[in-house]
Amino acid sequence: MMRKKIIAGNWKMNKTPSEAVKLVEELKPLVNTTDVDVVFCPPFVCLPAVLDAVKGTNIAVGAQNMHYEESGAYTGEVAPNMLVELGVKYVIIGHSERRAYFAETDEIVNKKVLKAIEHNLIPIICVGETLEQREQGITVDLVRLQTKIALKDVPAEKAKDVVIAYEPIWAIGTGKTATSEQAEEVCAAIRQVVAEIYDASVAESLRIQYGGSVNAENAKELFEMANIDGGLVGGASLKVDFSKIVNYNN
Ligand SMILES: O=C[C@H](O)COP(=O)(O)O
Repeated sequence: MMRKKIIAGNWKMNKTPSEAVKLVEELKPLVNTTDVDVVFCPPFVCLPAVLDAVKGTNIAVGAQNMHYEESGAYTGEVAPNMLVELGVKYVIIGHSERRAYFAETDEIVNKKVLKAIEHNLIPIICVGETLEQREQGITVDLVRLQTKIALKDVPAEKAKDVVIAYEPIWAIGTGKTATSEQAEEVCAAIRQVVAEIYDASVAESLRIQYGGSVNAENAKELFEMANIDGGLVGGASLKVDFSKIVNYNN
């Protein structure tokens, strides 16, 4: 089965709304393709401007986070229906920076995943190990656990559309990419655990991205691996070079 690649730019806490529009206008003609799914994930305040700027293209927009409650006294948070009303299609959940700096646990990740799915938002669930954990030899055990908890109570027909991003923390923003073999090994292990939770058909449909210092030079080798269905790109998604990552195959 051929899964369509999905290449998402996680802009993190970068770009004001006007800067965001400028970047979209530069990238738009270069990444407006149907060969792969392209997603821009700007900061919350840039979402309306970015959604407006990508209108009429094949580019989708994602948020970088959301709360798991519908509404209420959660100062500073954003609810799922707020994203839906804007036209957001994807939401990154459980990024390692959220886990590290904002105390997101696997249980919180699971609540957010369930809530995103309830609102027909496609979650991009981030999993991955620290350098210490890799050196301890527990990478596969850890990502299996993170994946299992994140997908708890997600029905099979919904799990098919979920995206999982494997991001080794030691490779994020460090310029130190996992080798394609290292990335493939873990992505294959994630697909295996999805097959164990559900069945082979869910495992074959669900897309698994690699993230961590993806750039125009290493994208092709990574994305050609059997179990890597695209990338979640940080730093390199803020530059016009992102188009080279999207067009890695041309
Ligand atoms: O979500 C994206 C990742 O954290 C990767 O970031 P990076 O490409 O800057 O290493």
